[in-house]
Amino acid sequence: MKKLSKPNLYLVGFMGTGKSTVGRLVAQRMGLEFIDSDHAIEAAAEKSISEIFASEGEPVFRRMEKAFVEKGHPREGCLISCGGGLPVQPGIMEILKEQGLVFSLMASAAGIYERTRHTTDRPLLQVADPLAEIEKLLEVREPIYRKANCCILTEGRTVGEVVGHVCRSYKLESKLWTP
Ligand SMILES: Nc1ncnc2c1ncn2[C@@H]1O[C@H](COP(=O)(O)OP(=O)(O)O)[C@@H](O)[C@H]1O
Ligand SMILES: O=C(O)C1=C[C@@H](OP(=O)(O)O)[C@@H](O)[C@H](O)C1
Ligand SMILES: [Mg+2]
Repeated sequence: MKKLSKPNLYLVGFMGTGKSTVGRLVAQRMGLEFIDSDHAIEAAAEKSISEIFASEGEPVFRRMEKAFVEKGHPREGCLISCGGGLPVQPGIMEILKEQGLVFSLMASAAGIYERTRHTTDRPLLQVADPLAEIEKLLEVREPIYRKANCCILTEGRTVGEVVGHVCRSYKLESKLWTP
């Protein structure tokens, strides 16, 4: 089988673990094209994520994410920062792992709450008790995030440290990875 020199790298993990921030910097450093699934969906729909949730509902957004995975991005040379719920739909994690390397960024519920509490652009966290919502969702999602090729703890580490860790792991894992 043909070996890809730069397999896609999918960053997954809960909201606020740093996928978008870290992903952009890793892509620059590794010479990968940076794609954020949320930004790609917003551009295609010409609406923000919040508007899509409000006007069309979450199931429509999930279908947009599935379409993005199946035919909305190139098959090599990209770093894709995935929305937190993207790999949670049945079968999607398996597709991502067939298409490239999948790394999970991890953080505790309390850490996630601290990083997201001042923002309003994540509709799932616009609830009376966001910390309880984070804990509830994390319990369901964490086993899925753990199926990644590599899980990286982000808490107590600066963005720069996480970027360095992701780059080192990508260099190592991409040597071993075959499609
Ligand atoms: N390792 C880190 N330490 C402290 N803050 C971080 C870290 N990684 C990300 N952040 C901050 O957390 C917030 C959410 O990051 P973001 O990249 O949007 O996460 P995601 O895309 O996973 O939802 C941003 O304000 C970002 O600067
Ligand atoms: O976890 C989720 O279900 C979501 C995560 C968000 O992306 P980030 O993980 O980049 O915040 C965005 O896709 C949407 O608000 C839903
Ligand atoms: Mg993001």
